[in-house]
Amino acid sequence: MTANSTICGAQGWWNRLVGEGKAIDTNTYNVIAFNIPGNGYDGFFIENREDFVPRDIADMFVLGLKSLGIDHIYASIGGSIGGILTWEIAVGYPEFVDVIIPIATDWKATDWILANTFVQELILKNSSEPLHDARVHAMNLYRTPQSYKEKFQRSIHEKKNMFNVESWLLHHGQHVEERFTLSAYKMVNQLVRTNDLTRARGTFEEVVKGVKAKILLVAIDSDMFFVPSENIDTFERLKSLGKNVDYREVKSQHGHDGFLIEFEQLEEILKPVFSYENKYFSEE
Ligand SMILES: N[C@@H](CCO)C(=O)O
Repeated sequence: MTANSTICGAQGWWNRLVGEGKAIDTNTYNVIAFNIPGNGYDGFFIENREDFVPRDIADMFVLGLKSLGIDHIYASIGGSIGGILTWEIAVGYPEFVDVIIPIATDWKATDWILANTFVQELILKNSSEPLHDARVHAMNLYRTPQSYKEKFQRSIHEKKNMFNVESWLLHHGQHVEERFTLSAYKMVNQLVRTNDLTRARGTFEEVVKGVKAKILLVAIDSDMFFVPSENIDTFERLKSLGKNVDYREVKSQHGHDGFLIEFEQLEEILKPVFSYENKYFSEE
């Protein structure tokens, strides 16, 4: 949600996965990542955010690639909101991509996602510290009761006279204010809330019929935001349509944020897909 296109380097989100000799080896592949327009990292903001849905962002990404002279990509990979965009690219541009790897994500906003992005909207609208407080609530969706228990053990921050879990949440609230803006946060909440691959297209089965890309679904077993059961359902529906699809589950106690933490398992899942000689999916 609040990530950006910085994949590698000092502030990189996926240093363990992308780079020379890594699972996505930059000696073999050119890796391109765009900021989501409106996320503010490049100083660009979108104020009429209600006019945008994830499909618009996917269109912009493809347009961006085409303007760089790229007419085809091997893989589209992304976690969370990034994964939403991989779905839109596969459906909107069937000839453009060979493999999509949506991680810890979904092709639609479930009622659970709608309920929580609604709470986010309320906080953003009503709080006197909207960005801070929305982030504090969102962190509870990105982690799990088990991860909190292991990390904090009901311990107390003596100086602040509060539970350490509370202090940690406040830290995340403050931290997001240093690197993200309210406008950008509202934009990404809008995109997650309006995620619907089937919008103005038909049923899921009709919509994915034309997908040519191979699909590797990756879920985090403890993800309480984009729950694995939805991805298992998607896997079964795609399988029954005869689609080239696979499903992998990362084991983690960290929940949704597992896609930014469980790099060893992600490496194992991704290595065969990006191994040059030994493609993960058998050629049809
Ligand atoms: N915690 C991460 C993941 C949300 O999908 C973020 O804020 O970007």
